[in-house]
Order: sequence, then C-alpha cells, then structure tokens
Amino acid sequence: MPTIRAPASRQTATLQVAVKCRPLTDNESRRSRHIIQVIDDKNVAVLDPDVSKGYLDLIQNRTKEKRYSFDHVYAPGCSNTDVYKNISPTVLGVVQGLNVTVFAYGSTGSGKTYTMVGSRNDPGLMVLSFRTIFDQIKKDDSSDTFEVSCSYLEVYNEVIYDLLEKSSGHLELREDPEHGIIVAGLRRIKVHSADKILELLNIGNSRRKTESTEANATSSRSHAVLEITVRRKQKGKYGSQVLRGKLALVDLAGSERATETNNFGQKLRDGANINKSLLALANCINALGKQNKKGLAYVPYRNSKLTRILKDGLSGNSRTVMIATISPADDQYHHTTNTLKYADRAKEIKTHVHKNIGTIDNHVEDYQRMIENLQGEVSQLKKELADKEHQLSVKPTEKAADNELSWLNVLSQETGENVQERINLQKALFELEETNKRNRMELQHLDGAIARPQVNEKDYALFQALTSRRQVILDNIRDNDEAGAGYRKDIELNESRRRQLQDMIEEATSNNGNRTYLQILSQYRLLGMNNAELQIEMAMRDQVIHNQRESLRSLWNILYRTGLNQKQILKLAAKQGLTVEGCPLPSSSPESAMQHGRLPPFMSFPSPQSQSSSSPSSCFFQQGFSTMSVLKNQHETPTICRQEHLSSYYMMSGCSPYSGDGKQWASGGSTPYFSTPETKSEQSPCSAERRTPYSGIEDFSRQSKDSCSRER
Ligand SMILES: Nc1ncnc2c1ncn2[C@@H]1O[C@H](COP(=O)(O)OP(=O)(O)OP(=O)(O)O)[C@@H](O)[C@H]1O
Repeated sequence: MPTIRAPASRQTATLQVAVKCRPLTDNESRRSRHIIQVIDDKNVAVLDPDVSKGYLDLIQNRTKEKRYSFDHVYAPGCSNTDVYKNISPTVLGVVQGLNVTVFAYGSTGSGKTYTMVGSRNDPGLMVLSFRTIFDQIKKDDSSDTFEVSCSYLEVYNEVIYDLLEKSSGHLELREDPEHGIIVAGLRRIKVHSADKILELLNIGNSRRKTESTEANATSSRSHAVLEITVRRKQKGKYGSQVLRGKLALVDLAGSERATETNNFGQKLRDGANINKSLLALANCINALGKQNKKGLAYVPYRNSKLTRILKDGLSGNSRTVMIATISPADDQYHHTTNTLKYADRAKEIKTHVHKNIGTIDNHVEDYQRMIENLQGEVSQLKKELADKEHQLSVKPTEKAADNELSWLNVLSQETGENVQERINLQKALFELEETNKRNRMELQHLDGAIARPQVNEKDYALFQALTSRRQVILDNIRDNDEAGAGYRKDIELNESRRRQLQDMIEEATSNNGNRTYLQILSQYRLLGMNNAELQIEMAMRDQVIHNQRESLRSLWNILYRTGLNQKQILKLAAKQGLTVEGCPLPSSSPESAMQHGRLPPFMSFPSPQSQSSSSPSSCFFQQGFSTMSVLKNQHETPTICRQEHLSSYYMMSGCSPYSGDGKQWASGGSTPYFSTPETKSEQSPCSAERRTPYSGIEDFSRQSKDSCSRER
C-alpha cells in the first residue's frame, strides 16, 4: 500500500547572536588600551580608541564610541561554560530531531578557536555540546534507540578535506532535499561516547591547517566544521519513525588585512582565499539581514564553499547561534566594529525550523551509490592510466605521441571543468527561479489585498504599505529575472564550448596511434562525464522531490480546509488505497489549527474575498488536486511530475530528455513517489567505525595549532 507522510510543521526562528570579548593577551596589555565596555549581559560599547579627544568633541558627538545590543554579551572574565549555558537548550534540540548550527565569527586572533575548541581548563563549545548530548541520551528513559555519528571537515583554499581521514582527497558538495547540503564521500563515524568524539576532535585538530601569522601565533588557515548527527528511532501509534537531528559546530579561519599581517607567498594566497570566503559569508549575512525588510532578494551562497556549507544554518532548517568574538585592544577598533556590524545584521536573519522525521532519501541514495561506484571505477582507471604513462615515458620514441596525449589530457580536464560549471550554473538558475516563484506568490497575495476597498484611514495606510511592499517585490523579481537571463546566456556559451571540446577530443583520438592508451583515456573521460551527468540528474531529482513536497503541503492544506476530522481523513485515505503516516490533523477547525501554530505560515487560509479563480488559494487547490490524482493513479501514471520537470529542465539546457544515449531516469518507472522504504539498510558505506589511537587530551586548540604542517 502506498504511503504518504504528513508535512512537518515549521517554525520561524531568529538567529541567536552573542558577543564574546576575550581578555587582553600579555603582549597586548603592555601596548594596548582596553576599549570594550560590557554594559550588561545584553549591551556592549566600543569606546573611542582616540584618547586625545577633548570635552568639546564629546559633547558635540564627535566620538567614535559605538553601542550595540545582542541576545547575550560576555565580558572578558566569562568562560566558555558561561557562554554554553545560554546555548545549551538550543543544542539539545538535536536529540529531538532538529538541526542546530553554532559558529564563531570574528577577526584573526579574536578568540574563535578558543571559543569553539577551548582548552583543558576551559573546554570549548564543541566539547561541551557533545558532552551534554550524550548526557541527555543517557537520561532518556523512553524506549527510543539512539545512534550518534560524527564527521569533521575543513575548507582550505576553497577545497574540502576530511579531517578524520589520514590523507584525505578533495571532497565535493552536493545538495540533498532531505539533508540539505552534504559533502559527498565524507567519513561519518559512529560514536558511543563523548570521549570518542573528543578523541576524533583531537585527531582532526592535529591535521588542521594553521600557521603563525603576525596577528596570531597559531592562526587557523582553514574553516573547520564538526558535525554530530543523532538518529532517534521512535515507536509510535502509526508505526516507527526516525528523527534525525544534526549539530554543526563551525570554527572559521582568521580574516585579516594583508597590510597588518606582513604575509607573503603562500600565506598571502591563503589569506586571500580566506578573506574571499569570509566576504562571501558577510555578503550572505547582508542579503539575509535585509530580506526581512526588503522581500526575497537573491542570496549569493554559491560564491564560496563555506557559504554553501553554512546555507542551512543561515536560512534553512536550523536553529542557529552566532558567537561574534572580539578583542578588547584599541588597535583592533576597526575589526571589532566591523565584526559587530555584521553581528548586528545577523540579528535580523530568520530560519525555518522543522523536525527531520523519516526519510525519502532512498532514490537519492540509489544515485549516490551509483556515483560512488563510478568514482571507484574512475580511480581504478586513473591508476591504470598512471601505470601506462610510466611505461610510455621510458620509451623515447613515443615522445611525440606523448605530447599529443598530454594535450588530450588537458582537453579532458577542461571538459570536466566545463560540465562542473554547467551544473553550478543550472543549480543557480533553479535557485533563482525558486526565489522568484515565491516572490510571485507574494505578489498575487498583495494584489488581492490591494484590490480591497479602502473604507477608512487605517485601510488607506495599509494600502500604502502594501503598495510600497509590492514595488520592492517587483524590483526583486526584475533583478532576479535579469540575473537568470545572464545565467541562461552563460549556459549557452558553456554548451557551445562543450561541443567544441568534444570535437577536438574526437579528432585527437582518431589521429593517434596508441590505441590502448587512448581507449583508457577516453573511457576515463567518459566515466568522469557520466559521473557529472549523474550529478545533474540527481540535482533534478532533488528538485522534483522538493516540488513534490510542496505539492504534498498543498494537499494537506486542502485536507485541513475540508474541516474533516482525523478519523474521517484516514478512512477516506484508506478508501483511496493510501496510508497516512504521522497525521497531525487538528480535531477542530483549520482556522484553530492555524491559531495554534500547527500549520506552516504558507498554508494560509484565504479570506472569502480572495477565492476567485486566479487567487493563490485556487492555485493551491489545483496543485493539490493534480497531486491527488497522481496519488490516486500512481500505479498507472507514476511519472507525471517527473517528466514535466525533466522536460522543463532540458528546455533550459537546450537538450532533449531522451537523447538516445541511454541517459533517462534510472529508477524503475513504477516506483511510487510517496512511498516510504519498507526495508532499508541502515549501514551506509561511510558509517563503519575505524579505531584510531587516542592521543590524549591536552590543550586542544594549542595542541592542534602547534602540530600542523599538512601540505595540500
Ligand atoms: N577567553 C579567552 N581567555 C583567554 N585567552 C583567550 C581567550 N580567547 C582567546 N584567547 C587567546 O587569544 C589568542 C587568539 O585566540 P584564537 O586562536 O582562538 O583566535 P582565532 O580567532 O581563532 O584566530 P584565527 O582566526 O587567526 O585562527 C590565543 O592565544 C588564545 O589562547
């Protein structure tokens, strides 16, 4: 029997922003003045660093003193445990199936690593978090079972490395509708105690890239993300379900001004890359901070790996805490006010939190497995290729052929980059279109509200507010459409370059005599391309699943509006051959469900006036209706939406979905959309536990920073 799952209710949460000021270091106390005044636990002032200003300047307000308010402010005497006390309730949401992100943001040497990792005497937020997670699991007296796993990665020079692998290769990011952004191939180790995570954290930190810079003797050169996942299996009335909470703890690399650090060579390049990703993060914070006032603007997550990793934490499904770290020294005034400026903007950021219940990721996992197999084959071929290259290099007579082959190699590499660029462009286009779809829905609502007659002054004021909001939305739609047109053009250029490369490779392979080598080379190239194509298909499938979820939400919207009670709906569903899981239906009216916050905000009930055929509500209804027919007839027509989406996707890229090259949707056509896997292996390829010698708990941050010399 096919199964559908009720949508999880979403809550809007605001980013929790705290400021932590570290003490002056011994060096600083000799030459610097303390300019941070913690007024109380929520307010902080940065005093004017210039002490030469007179009384007149002060009364004429010519002072550079600045005041800020945050959720929490911690004075230099506060410990990491003091900070943790306020975020502990948020962190514990992970055990209830929520996503939580905690990140430290601040200039170099301001205390980010100290806050996140800490020392033996003052353990940081990473250590305190996993300790309380395990304590909470221990305390739980329900019949639920728990499984905790952990991963640790770093982003160095825009490349992702696995800190739990001895010699990690480059890892790639992938978007998954169920789990958000994920890192393909990242090791996830099952852990049974806080000590085990501590051991892994120690090992990871010893591999992390740090350098001594002018500004900080042990400056982190990479962004590090420790992720702890808690899977909680619950047995409920309607069968068992899995809650999957994820805690991401992020220690960012140090931002710096090149002029202050006296860096050069590799260090300067590292600094430039670090600054680039931190700038990308600042730009996202800016765009998101404005969004509340300005409607849906495009947020440039794609500009760096860091912002893509933090995407969920910044706007998606996550309760997020930002700890802005500052130094009290007067010569850090500009860095401090800059950090506080972004922290102040971050207070406006909203995320949308819901429990991660169950999973529909079996389709995506099929693809992931295929990609992993392909990657295995590609690396085997790479090895064969290297062997062959070695053999050829010892035969000088074949030098000419060698040159041609290395040229061919360059072409292959360019083809790979070309495909990767196309994936990025198309995903960016999807995101833009998604943003504008929501903008247009809001516009429809606004038009409906604006059309209502104005009877009194209050109505007129509302009319004016709605009209100016409408203008903002229109501006955003126009900007996004323009950006979309740019992406489409880039996709066309990319396609034509791809054709060119293809022709050049064909010509080269037909001219060269070394058949075996060429066969391997071209097979390697083809597999690489197939791999990339599969990633595109996965992205499309992700989008389809996302669309289906939206349709499901609409379907629930309709069910709520019918006023039927839970029993009636279950009976009706059973008649249609459907099982409903985790039914969250209100026993009373849908309006009361709305009042009690059980419906997500977008599942609004239209006012009677707005129920014309063109109103958003009817649009919901039609969408829901078609979903229903898909549900009802899924055995006969299970791929309606999939093909619709596929064709629109290919229209964009100018290809046909069935190009005769066998690249069609790979899963069986009769797979029902809304089914939950009956039996699914829980053992992921990355979940195997590996034992690593425990190196002892020292001063985590210092130990890790001192012993870092990994060359990338
Ligand atoms: N709360 C604190 N108490 C005592 N010392 C601190 C505190 N916070 C930071 N420090 C010290 O300040 C110095 C810089 O801190 P840390 O390395 O954590 O900065 P960072 O922001 O991570 O720097 P980077 O971005 O360059 O990696 C270190 O010597 C650290 O021990």
